Amino acid sequence: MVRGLFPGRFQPPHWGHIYAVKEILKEVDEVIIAMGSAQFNYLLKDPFTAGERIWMLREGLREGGVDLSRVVIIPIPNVENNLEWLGRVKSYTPPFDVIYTGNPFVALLFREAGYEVRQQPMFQRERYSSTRVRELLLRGDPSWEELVPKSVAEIIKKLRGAERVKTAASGEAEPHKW
Ligand SMILES: Nc1ncnc2c1ncn2[C@@H]1O[C@H](COP(=O)(O)OP(=O)(O)OP(=O)(O)O)[C@@H](O)[C@H]1O
Ligand SMILES: NC(=O)c1ccc[n+]([C@@H]2O[C@H](COP(=O)(O)O)[C@@H](O)[C@H]2O)c1
Repeated sequence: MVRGLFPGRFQPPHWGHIYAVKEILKEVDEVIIAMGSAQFNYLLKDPFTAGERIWMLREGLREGGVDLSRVVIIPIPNVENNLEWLGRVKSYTPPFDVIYTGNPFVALLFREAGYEVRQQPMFQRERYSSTRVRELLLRGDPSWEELVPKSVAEIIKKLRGAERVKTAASGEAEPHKW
């Protein structure tokens, strides 16, 4: 049994993520998705809760034809000390053999801890990024819907994602206000 770790915030999941998971599953038996920044929500960079992101990602993967029995999603809160975060990831996840990431900092942390690090292939990165989805939601541009699976778009609408991003941008939901 070969397991690959795939960390990310998935704020929100888009077609690039679904493509990446499908590519990773060509190389490993199971993919462990470490859902990072799990404690953040209702913020401009992190509008959705970890639970909402797990819901969206599962629906998006299912829609993309991924066998969910080969996917484990584990939410992991951030911590100030990066090496403690690494220990936290290891203790919250089943053992994994290789890590897939496009984030050079995450790659460095795991490489220095002795893990094999691979870069999953990118799917039209300029088009498919969560930052772009959030920017379009903020602008009220409906073309964000083309970047995510239909099932994810339905959930974002149900959660009033555009309103959430706009309110976060106004600063009303920032932690210092509370
Ligand atoms: N278009 C894409 N194709 C393949 N992999 C992608 C794509 N976009 C992001 N990824 C990868 O998915 C993982 C999780 O990324 P993340 O959740 O930060 O998405 P993102 O689109 O980069 O988000 P943000 O724009 O908010 O930083 C990272 O390893 C990243 O490299
Ligand atoms: N010290 C920490 O808590 C720490 C360090 C590195 C990455 N992370 C998290 O791991 C995830 C990495 O995802 P990205 O590759 O999408 O940036 C993010 O949620 C990031 O915040 C956390």
